[in-house]
This record gives sequence, structure tokens and C-alpha cells, in this order.
Amino acid sequence: MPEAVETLDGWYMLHDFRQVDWTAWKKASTEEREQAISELNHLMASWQDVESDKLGSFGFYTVVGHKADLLFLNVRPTMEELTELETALNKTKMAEFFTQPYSYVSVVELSTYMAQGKDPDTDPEIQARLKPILPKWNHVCFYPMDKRRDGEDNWYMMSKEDRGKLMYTHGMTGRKYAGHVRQIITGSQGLDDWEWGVTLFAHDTLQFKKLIYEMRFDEVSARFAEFGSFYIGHRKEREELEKVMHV
Ligand code: VOV
Repeated sequence: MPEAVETLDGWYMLHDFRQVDWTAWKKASTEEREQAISELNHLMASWQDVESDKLGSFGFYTVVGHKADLLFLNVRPTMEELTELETALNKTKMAEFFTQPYSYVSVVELSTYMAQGKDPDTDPEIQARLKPILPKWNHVCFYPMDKRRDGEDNWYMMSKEDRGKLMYTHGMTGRKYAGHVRQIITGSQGLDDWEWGVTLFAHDTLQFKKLIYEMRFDEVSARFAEFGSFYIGHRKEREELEKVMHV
């Protein structure tokens, strides 16, 4: 009989995509621009401090293509903290030059299909995965996804055992990319428009394509995966904000 697999849930994650109104930004005075940059720099510094205190994590990225220009990626123990930091960003001078074309809220999730009898509350490896510090790798790839519910291809009508077998093969494909791609899977049933968020990190953007293409042939992706839009970003240091915004 189909039944839910127990999930381990960790920190909450907000993917906050912003688009810059470059026309308005260019029209702003030098003082206004300097003020906006310095204020946002301060805010990002406070997010880095949270990461240093191991109470969350933060990444700043430029985004390629028309879907967004910037990504602020924050991870926190509670969703309220995410709401607060998003509001703090909205209150900055810089936000007067931003629109928010997309955002995604979800919670770091580990399924227990392959549970090895470890105590999740004390096992350091599990704890580190549930409360992730974002890898300082060059590139990020984000997309939301569902598991299909259509006729014979209904993930939610399959037994836990059969789902577990498919997830095992999925994991084996993923493991081939160790050292090239790291993944953070977040659950978003009831939190956002899709069922999961997939956030991948790589040193080389081509590795995203290779991994995702190869996974398409795994039964779990071939039969059951439905995908939303894909976003690719490049990691920037906070200090690079000035260069990113220079006009
Ligand atoms: C670096 C690559 C990589 C690796 C090693 C990896 C491994 C694993 C393992 C071992 C497990 C199960 C245990 C757990 O940790 O939850 C998962 C779980 C999951 N994955 Fe994955 N995945 C990767 C990568 C990876 C990708 C690229 C995708 C997108 C699929 C695609 O076709 O585009 C994905 C999706 C998921 C999802 C949605 C889940 C949860 C499904 C559920 O029903 O609960 N994943 N994943």
C-alpha cells in the first residue's frame, strides 16, 4: 500500500530573485547609488555574520538570462526569519530599483528511504545536511519540481518499497557527480507552488547539464518528474556588489 516516507526536515530556505531597473538606477545620483550600495552591503554583512555564528547561511549570485538579475539565497532555522530578512531587503534604498520576478520558499528535506538506523538528532553528518552552509562553489542552479500523478505514472500510488528502489538508482547516478555537483533538496508541499526545490552547486556550469541529462534516464525522473523554470546564478562575494552595480 502507498504510504508517505518519513522526512527529516531542517532549515528553511528562501530563494529571492531580483531584477534591476537599470534605467532608473542609471538616472539615480551618485550619492543615491553609493548610499544604496553601502546599505545593501551592510545588510549582506549581517547575513554573513549569521552564517559565521552557524545560525543560517547566505549566498549572493548574479543570474543569467531574462528571468532575474540577482539571487539572494538565505537559509534559516525558522520561516519567520526568512520573512524578516526579505522585509529588511525590501526596506533598503536599493529595493527601490528592484523588482522581484520570482521567489521560492521551502525547507531542507532528507527522505528516509535509505535510512541507516542513525539517530538524526545526534548524527553529525545528518545534522550538517539538515542545517547546510551553502557551498562556496562558483555556480548555482535552481528549479522546482513535482512527482507526476497521471494514470499509471502516479508516484503517490506506488508502494514505499518501489519508490525506495527508484530513489536508490537516483542516488547512484547522483553519486557519480561527487566533487562536481552538490545538491540541496528542499521540500515545499504546502509551502510553495511545487513539491520540491532542487538547488545544485558546481564549479563548472556544464556539470549541471551533464547531471540533469543523465538523470532524465533514471526511471524516477523519466516517468515521474515534472519541472518548473530553471535559474542559473554565479556566486559573488559581498564586496563585489559595487562592481555588479557599477554603471
Ligand atoms: C549531486 C547529485 C545528487 C545526489 C547524490 C542525489 C542523491 C539523492 C538521494 C540519496 C536521495 C534520497 C535521500 C535524501 O537525501 O532525501 C535524493 C532525494 C531526492 N533527490 Fe536527489 N540527488 C542528486 C541530484 C538531484 C537532482 C538533480 C534532482 C532533480 C531531479 C532531476 O531529474 O533533475 C534531485 C531530486 C531529488 C528529489 C526530489 C528527492 C526527494 C524525493 C522524494 O520522493 O523524497 N536530486 N537524492
